[in-house]
Amino acid sequence: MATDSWALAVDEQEAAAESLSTLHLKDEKTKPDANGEFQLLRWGWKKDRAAQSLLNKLIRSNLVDTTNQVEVLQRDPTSPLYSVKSFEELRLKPQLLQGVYAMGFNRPSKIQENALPMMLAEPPQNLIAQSQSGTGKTAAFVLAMLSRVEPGNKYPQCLCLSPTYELALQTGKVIEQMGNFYPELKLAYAVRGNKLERGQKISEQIVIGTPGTVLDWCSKLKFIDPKKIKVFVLDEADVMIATQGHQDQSIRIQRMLPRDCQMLLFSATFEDSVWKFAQKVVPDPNIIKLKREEETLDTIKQYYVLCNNRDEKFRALCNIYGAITIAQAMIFCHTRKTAGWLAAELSREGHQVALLSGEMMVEQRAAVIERFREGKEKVLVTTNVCARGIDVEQVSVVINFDLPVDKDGNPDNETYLHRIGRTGRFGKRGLAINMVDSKHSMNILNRIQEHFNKKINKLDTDDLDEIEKINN
Ligand SMILES: Nc1ncnc2c1ncn2[C@@H]1O[C@H](COP(=O)(O)OP(=O)(O)OP(=O)(O)O)[C@@H](O)[C@H]1O
Repeated sequence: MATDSWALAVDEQEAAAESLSTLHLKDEKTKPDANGEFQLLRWGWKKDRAAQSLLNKLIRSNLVDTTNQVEVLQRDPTSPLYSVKSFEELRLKPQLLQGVYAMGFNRPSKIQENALPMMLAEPPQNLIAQSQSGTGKTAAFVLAMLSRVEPGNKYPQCLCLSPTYELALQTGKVIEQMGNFYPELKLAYAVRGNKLERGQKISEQIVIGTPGTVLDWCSKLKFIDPKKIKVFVLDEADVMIATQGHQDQSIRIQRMLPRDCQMLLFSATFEDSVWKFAQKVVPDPNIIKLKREEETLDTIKQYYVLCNNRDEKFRALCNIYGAITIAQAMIFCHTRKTAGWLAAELSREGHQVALLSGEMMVEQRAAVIERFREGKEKVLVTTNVCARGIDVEQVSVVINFDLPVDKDGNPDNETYLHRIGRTGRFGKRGLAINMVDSKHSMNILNRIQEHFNKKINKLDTDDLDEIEKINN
């Protein structure tokens, strides 16, 4: 292996972490300094998928519940399929059970019901698991790592790869919380900038880090003896492969591990590229999939308003607000500039407005969304890019101040559906209003109608009676 090839391939995000000091669990002096964290959050921004994933983690306090069935594909179809309805059934070590309950978990989530017995089985089995964000994957693999680790052995036994420093830190927090009743247990962060003395061996039992640095620590710097790793976790595989170099680095690390090391891979989505990668790094896997609930437009009333320019769109919006009571609304604009302008105009009209904008750091975005979720603001103005992949389920009115288009200017049907669609479970009635201000945007609207085969009715916003009717 070329000695410096991985160093060249290390992504820019890790390089930005240069200022970080050594990080260890339960060791305050070696926690990242606020400045380092700040810089890294800004860096994380550059990676849309990683940022989205982090944002969802930061704003989510509960499990996403789903009514969809778990699909299980066993490596050995003849072996019995276990599922558990309680944590007691798993025969966890008492300290671990204590940790689980201290986190407020009463029973396993849907995916955990099947994944945990598989992950904790003897002999250890490999697993590839896919389910949407918030369904309990992280908690599941942390539980598996903590079950297998022997705190008395002072060397790394569990290795977890995360796509970015911030995501590693979030997972680290879960390990810390769940392992709270293991006083001897320590965690090391293998992230660029966490510099150790050459020739040093790590005594922490769990290592979590980004692929480039973990690879360095395992091979070039030899801080970790990969042959002693018992559990290898690859988290957020879909985000991972979106970053150049990470896929190769992960595969190289996996090749250094012993044959009987348990390999676990998790992903929120499962496109072809993720599946190909998963098969390369997880031999003989069991597979668990939990489908995301489909969104539909069936319970949504859709309208469009014809205007000539931005100011007319704003007036139409004010008329709508004047005629019907809107508890909370999300308004989407095409550019940051329009979003900023609209938020200011709405504030001037006396609305409590929150603005979610592209230049904000991840944590600022999370704070804005959380305030909106709590109802502190009634209107959330945002751009498409900014709110992609973020679920704010309670919103019943969505206004497309600009219609969603892709980078080539074609209708972005997927985004349209995600903005205004509802899953079966949140199947409350909703209202969507689209602002059309040119021939071009009328054409986009027509194509969206055709795509979904659902009529979007015209609304005359100068006719108050007509507007009132839409809310019945
Ligand atoms: N069995 C459980 N009971 C109650 N809450 C749980 C349980 N498992 C996980 N949670 C909580 O639900 C939330 C989502 O769980 P978790 O982060 O493990 O999901 P995830 O699928 O890994 O999502 P993401 O990919 O976004 O991290 C977290 O706040 C977690 O503490």
